[in-house]
Amino acid sequence: MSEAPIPRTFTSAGPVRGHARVPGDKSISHRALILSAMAVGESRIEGLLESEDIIATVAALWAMGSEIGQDSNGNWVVNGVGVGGLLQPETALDMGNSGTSARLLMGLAASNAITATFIGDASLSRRPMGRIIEPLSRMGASFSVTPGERLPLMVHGRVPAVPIEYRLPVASAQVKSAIMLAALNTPGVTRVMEPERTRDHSERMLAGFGAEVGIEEVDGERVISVTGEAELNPHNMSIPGDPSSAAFPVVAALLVPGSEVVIQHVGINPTRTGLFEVLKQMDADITYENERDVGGEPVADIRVRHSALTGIEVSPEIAPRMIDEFPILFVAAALAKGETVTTGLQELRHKESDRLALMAEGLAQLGVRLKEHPDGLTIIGSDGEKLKGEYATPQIATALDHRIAMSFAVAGLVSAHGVTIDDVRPMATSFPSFPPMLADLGAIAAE
Ligand SMILES: O=C(O)C1=C[C@@H](OP(=O)(O)O)[C@@H](O)[C@H](O)C1
Ligand SMILES: C=C(OP(=O)(O)O)C(=O)O
Repeated sequence: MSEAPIPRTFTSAGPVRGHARVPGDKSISHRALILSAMAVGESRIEGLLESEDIIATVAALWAMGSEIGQDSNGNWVVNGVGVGGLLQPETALDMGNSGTSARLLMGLAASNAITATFIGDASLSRRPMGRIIEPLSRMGASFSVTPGERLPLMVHGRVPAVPIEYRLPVASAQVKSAIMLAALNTPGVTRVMEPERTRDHSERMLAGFGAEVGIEEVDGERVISVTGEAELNPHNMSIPGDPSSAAFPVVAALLVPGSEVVIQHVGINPTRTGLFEVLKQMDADITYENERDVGGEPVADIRVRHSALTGIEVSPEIAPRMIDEFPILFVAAALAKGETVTTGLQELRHKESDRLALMAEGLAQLGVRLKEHPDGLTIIGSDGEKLKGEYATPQIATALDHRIAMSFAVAGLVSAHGVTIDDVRPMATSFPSFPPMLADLGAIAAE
């Protein structure tokens, strides 16, 4: 990231129209790199997300012995070290802003004969790591930690690690995946019980690499078992577009009158499509076209037309399937007719920022009537009226959070005088091409 914040004002230039692609899925990109690093031999990845979070994973895997580069077509090529083959990194692993890199790579390191130091930016250094330290300690890894169980921290891997049975106390795909990755080099069978279903990309991809992964439904919860010591076969992959990134042009098209867009080649894994389901309940015109399978993940082109939305009560059960999409849902709710109520969202306070607090603060600046609760927001929509706060062009604090920045960029398209984001740099975390894509669709003027 460049040194100084880069503010920018987002104002509507017209309806959102045309066809677009969003970059590769962030969750799948991390996993494709990590599992390729655990295979001996060459894996090729097409459509990898090229963003700051993914580069943090690339750099850490490189520091632990994998060779990673790009071929002449821009595909990424990984020569892995094999399960258990991580090399001792010589310097601290800088995870930047990326919780997924930090937590998944701690899992990987936990069952290797290395000691790895993890550092991150100011946002990541505030996020809780106890949820990872606890199960990985049970597997035999040990940790040197700063008070409060935050980064920086040091993982001392254990070989052989001990298989565990672990029921997730928070619905977290990162915790689940960290344990599954530690299990790869752990003799015996490790089991993770998941009371609430979270994204299942690790399960799907591990099976594709030839690992022994079992998935059972027992008393209403999923039980995932991984048999170590696994041997992974190198593998070529194609990564679908990220539904969490598609969420922004989708909501932009719903809110700006006269819009119609098709976002092509988007992952529609049911563990990720909660936002689209909730928007449909709010009367959004969203359809999936050309549904197909890409490397074990369902994919579609998503057609969206401008729609008059209606507020609803969002079921808390759906939260894990749209956990990163609440900021942009709140923007949609701000334009809906009537009240939208969300609950069960305590986890949003532990993301790149406290997403409940920042969205409440920013939307209130735009004149949106809302209440902030410990576990959610209640928003009274404007029924399609443009947003208008006390100040002509409000300045929104984005606090190193890409999803806050992109949500308020979309809010700018439906605000009477536009919205100024204090810093657009965080968009590079997951979606570096977001402003040019909005310009290509006619939503904003080109810079
Ligand atoms: O496993 C993953 O790739 C992710 C899981 C989620 O985090 P939690 O596991 O903390 O819910 C999500 O918020 C994050 O963007 C990506
Ligand atoms: C929470 C997110 O990512 P991470 O946890 O990887 O930082 C996100 O992308 O919204």
